[in-house]
Amino acid sequence: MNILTNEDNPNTLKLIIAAKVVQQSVTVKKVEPKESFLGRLPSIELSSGLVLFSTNAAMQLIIPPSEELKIINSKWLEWEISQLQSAITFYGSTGIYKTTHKSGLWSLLEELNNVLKDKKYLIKDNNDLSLADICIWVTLWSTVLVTEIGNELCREYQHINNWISNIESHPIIQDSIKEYKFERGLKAISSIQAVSWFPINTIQNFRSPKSADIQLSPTKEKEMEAVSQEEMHIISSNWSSILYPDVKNFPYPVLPKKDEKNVLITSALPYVNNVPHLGNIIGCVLSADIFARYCRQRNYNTLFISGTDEYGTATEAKALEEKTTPQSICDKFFDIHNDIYRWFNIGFDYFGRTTTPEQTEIVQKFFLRIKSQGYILSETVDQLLCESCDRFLADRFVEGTCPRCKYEDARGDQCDGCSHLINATDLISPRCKVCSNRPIIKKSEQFFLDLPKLENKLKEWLSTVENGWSGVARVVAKPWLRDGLKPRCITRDLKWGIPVPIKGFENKVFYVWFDAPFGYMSITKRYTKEYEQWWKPKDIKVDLYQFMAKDNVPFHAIMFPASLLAANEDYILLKHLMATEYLNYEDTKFSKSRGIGVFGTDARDTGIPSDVWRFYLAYVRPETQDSNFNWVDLATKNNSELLNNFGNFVNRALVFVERYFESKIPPIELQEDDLIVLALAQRELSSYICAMEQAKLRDGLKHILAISKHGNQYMQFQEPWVKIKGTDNDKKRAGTIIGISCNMACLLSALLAPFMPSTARELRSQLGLATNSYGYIPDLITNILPTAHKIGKPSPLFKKIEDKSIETLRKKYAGKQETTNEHSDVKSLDNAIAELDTKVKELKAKHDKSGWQSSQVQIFSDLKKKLSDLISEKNKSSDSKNKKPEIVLVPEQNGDVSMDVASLESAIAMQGNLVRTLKSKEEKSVWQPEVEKLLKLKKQLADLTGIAPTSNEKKSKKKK
Ligand SMILES: Nc1ncnc2c1ncn2[C@@H]1O[C@H](COP(=O)(O)OC(=O)[C@@H](N)CCS)[C@@H](O)[C@H]1O
Repeated sequence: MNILTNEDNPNTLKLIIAAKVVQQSVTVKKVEPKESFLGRLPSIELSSGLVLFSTNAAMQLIIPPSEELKIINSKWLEWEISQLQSAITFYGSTGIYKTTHKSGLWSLLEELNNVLKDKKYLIKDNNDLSLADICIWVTLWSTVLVTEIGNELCREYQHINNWISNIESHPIIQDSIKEYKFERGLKAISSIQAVSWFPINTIQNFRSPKSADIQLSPTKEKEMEAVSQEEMHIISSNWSSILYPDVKNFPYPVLPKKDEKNVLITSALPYVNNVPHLGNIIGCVLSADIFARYCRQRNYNTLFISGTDEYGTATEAKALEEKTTPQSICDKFFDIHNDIYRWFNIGFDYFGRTTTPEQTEIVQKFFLRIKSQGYILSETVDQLLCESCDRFLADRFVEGTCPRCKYEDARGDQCDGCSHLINATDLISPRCKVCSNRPIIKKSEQFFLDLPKLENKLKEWLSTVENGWSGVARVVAKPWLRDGLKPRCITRDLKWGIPVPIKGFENKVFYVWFDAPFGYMSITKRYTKEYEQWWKPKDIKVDLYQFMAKDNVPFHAIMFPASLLAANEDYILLKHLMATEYLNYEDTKFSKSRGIGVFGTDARDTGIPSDVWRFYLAYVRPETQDSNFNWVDLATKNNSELLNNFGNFVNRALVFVERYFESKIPPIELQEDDLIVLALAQRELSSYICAMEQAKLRDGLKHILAISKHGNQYMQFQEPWVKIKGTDNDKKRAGTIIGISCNMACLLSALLAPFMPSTARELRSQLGLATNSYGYIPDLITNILPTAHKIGKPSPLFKKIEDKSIETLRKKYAGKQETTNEHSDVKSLDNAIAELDTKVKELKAKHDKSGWQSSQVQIFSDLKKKLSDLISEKNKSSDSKNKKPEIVLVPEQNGDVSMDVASLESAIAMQGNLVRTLKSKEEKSVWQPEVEKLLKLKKQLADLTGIAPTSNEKKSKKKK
């Protein structure tokens, strides 16, 4: 492991200790902060090549805590980084702490002291150093313990004192201290400050009597530069002179207007073959909604539309699975999607669907126009036709033997045995996945979009817009043009879709990815007959923003713009392609059939408010790389950022007004301290707007939290609760502090509204504001709440999420639920396997190898019987509607227990069934491991019999 660090940084000591715990060697290189990535240090390069900038995240990777201790460790690490380090750096830069008023630091230490009572280590069940022990110990030992308050701390907090000495004597700690020498105390504190990313104590830095001792690095010094006279001047001159505008009313239908900012926002249209999961939600509708809400609060003319994507083989396959018609699948899932998005508070102007007459009309019209402009080619292609089903087979509906590796269950487009791409017509012994009959090859003429002919136009257009795209969108789109475009087939011999309006092509439909993007227009047309004002504006500027995840980029960056360019009718092309990477679920992929992940309806059932889901999904929005949904993190962010940071600040301010000022905003007389906190908030506000204008939603949210953090520190430092009991002047001062804080809370309510609309509405009601508006998002901070404005009734905005409930939810959605029929068979099979294990162990204890090996045949045939009983029972009991892929566990092979030929053959047959079933319903990541198991079993059989896999497979089939 390689660590890069600045001088005297205690966080580096944590990493060195962690490396010693897992016996890994480290090299430490000292660098200047300016040489680091974004000024953050230490960074650590793990042996896997991964580089991390968060020390505590790295610690958890180096020493992964056991499953049971994960939550408690995580909680302490969050406490250490966001509260303890913050309070220590505050102390470091101000030199101020107060035992009498329980300063932030002192109350944190008291909390720690209570927990450490009668404990050798922080986490009771850990009999050795835990991650939490290491991190908290390093921070205290390296910083405040050797400052002037160190002795007082040890005297007052005996349990902390004992614990510090105990940990210090640990051999690993001793070794590490010897290896990494640095100056403890104020130097260490300023070293953390110089390279940390969160806003710490900028208010006091330049004012602290001790700050002269603290040498900040040049980079950080600039970043955390003291508020300038000019910044303060701007605040004071704007404070009472700028009017705070109202948010406009947008009457129906919202239409673009000349000389105004007009923003057309689309979210990708989700398929109707499933309930959307959290990834789908943040990937398209939620991101678009946050952005649309932001735009409306900036008084932009905003139209936000979306809907369901209802054509295509995904719908047909689902209909076959549910033994119903594609249209009834669309109707059923349209309602499900609609309900889910309503619960998530997605504020579409219109949520439509693609199976409408408007869609058919628009798609056919565009096709004819593109054809008339000479951009449509036709070509004859070989296709598989299933005569018994009377349908041409889309790739999803055909399987056969791979012409290359002879793997029997190759798909129509790719072989999972050798991974090579194949043409469905090249499959040996192809079979229809619906009826298993052999399809025939039939020639069929199809239409192609002539992309090569459009390449130059596309390149020219792209160069004018791509700067406004998200990084992911640019990265995905670029190679398409770089590698040269090929004609793209846009019609299919299917029944479910929009008919091709050309004689001789009546039985063909448009490929779903040709028709879907026109859905944006047709859905707008359902919203207003004037839809062309948005899509084909005359003398009006409309900016089109499109939200989706990376897999949708080629269709929006290349295929759809190419169609519009070909039509050459002045329809607008997208300006901002806001694509994300993928959200994963607890380090794995979402899978409906395995019960892994949280799907729209599950989120509602958890009892966690939709606003908290919105907040967390925005917090982990995969803007630059795939990100992860994590239950513990959700609880931690709720408890630390929403409850302790944001909620605490606004509640303290409001309760204070209620208690001491008869619920009326007191007069405000701005002093330097107030100008400073407002100037710091102004910086965050400007950064918020800059981020939100580019739809960098995650960053936008962090700037909101930074404002409330500044607010909390301001209150903590100003102590209005002390001043209110002092002289008349002190009381006035308390009034100003609270007036400023309430104004900041009011600003925060507007900034938070795009992310958490219900919470923002509640906060605005507590602030005594009308709740028919979320508040204008201003460029500049002004006095929004005037003196004597009456507030409403304050109450806490957020609830703590307890560890216990989060653990229950984590288990519930981890894929092994036992609550549904779908999983009861897994449980029974698990029991059967466990039974087998016990039998084998018993036999091994009683007999020598020859003895227990001879018994295994009986054991396996018992197990086989149990498995097939379970399967047939399940097949009998499950009605067609609820039919889910059968889950069959084939016994894992190991050195001790090997199977005989009959058992292997039977296992192969079962595994083959499993693979086939999974492949018809699941994504590759789900069935690929099962394919590998199948291949392994086949190889074992071949090794045992000396017969090559293919001929043996035939033999085993004949036997059946
Ligand atoms: N794991 C994911 N994380 C983020 N976004 C994701 C993830 N998986 C998919 N998506 C995005 O969700 C929407 C909807 O996807 P769906 O497969 O239902 O629909 C389509 O892709 C098309 N019907 C879109 C036609 S315009 C999508 O943006 C995915 O990229």
